[in-house]
Amino acid sequence: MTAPLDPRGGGVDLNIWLGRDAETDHDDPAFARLAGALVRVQEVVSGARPPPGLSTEAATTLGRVADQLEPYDVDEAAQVAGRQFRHFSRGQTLLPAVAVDTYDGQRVDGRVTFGRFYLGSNGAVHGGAISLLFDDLLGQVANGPDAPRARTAYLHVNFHRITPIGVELSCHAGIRTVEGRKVHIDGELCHGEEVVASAEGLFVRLEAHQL
Ligand SMILES: CCCCCCCCCCCC(=O)SCCNC(=O)CCNC(=O)[C@H](O)C(C)(C)COP(=O)(O)OP(=O)(O)OC[C@H]1O[C@@H](n2cnc3c(N)ncnc32)[C@H](O)[C@@H]1OP(=O)(O)O
Repeated sequence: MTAPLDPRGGGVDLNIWLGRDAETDHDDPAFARLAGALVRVQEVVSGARPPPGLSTEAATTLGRVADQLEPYDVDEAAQVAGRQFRHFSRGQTLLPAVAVDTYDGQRVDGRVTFGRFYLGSNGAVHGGAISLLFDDLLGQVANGPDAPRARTAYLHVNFHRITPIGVELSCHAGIRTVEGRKVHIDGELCHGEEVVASAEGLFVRLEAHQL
């Protein structure tokens, strides 16, 4: 395991716990910086109400950036987004960053803060963003070290309470059972002592022809 990379201090990204940061084929620190800048733009735009002139100017600037990047389109094998394993959320700008505190191969405990980008309404995190968090967190536990690759067959999410944005929450996932190719994993998202959402997922291990 390498040094903690959590910008808030403490904890590391689960990919680092899983040793994926040793996969350097697609390492691209400059791209990871670009992804981080985009995450910041997403966050700031979501919470901003700029004057129309500034919105127009910013839209033109962003359009220019997209025009610059578009010629560098590559296929999935060469793509670097989602493969920056030394960086939080691996350069996948949709994912909320999870700082992992403990992981033992069966269970993970970490922390996540959903910013304005993830607001549904009324101060609550969008339910789809919570499902995304669970799919990725439980999915990473299913795809642990030395385990065969697995895909989500189903993900059942319960929303028990409003999940607040801008607050550090704890998140947890653990393997309940493994039956042949089927891995059942449970997850919880907590605000303090209160469970605000929970999930139960079935991950099916892939056969050779499905990889
Ligand atoms: C880059 C590094 C980062 C890696 C880190 C990655 C972390 C992110 C992880 C995100 C994961 C995703 O979002 S994956 C993307 C979303 N998921 C998908 O696209 C999956 C689409 N579905 C499929 O591909 C398929 O349905 C599979 C692979 C899930 C299963 O198909 P299959 O392989 O043909 O298996 P099949 O025989 O049907 O089922 C095997 C057993 O599972 C049961 N089973 C299958 N589906 C279900 C179901 N929905 N509900 C109940 N049970 C089910 C069957 O009854 C059977 O039980 P029995 O008869 O044996 O008892």
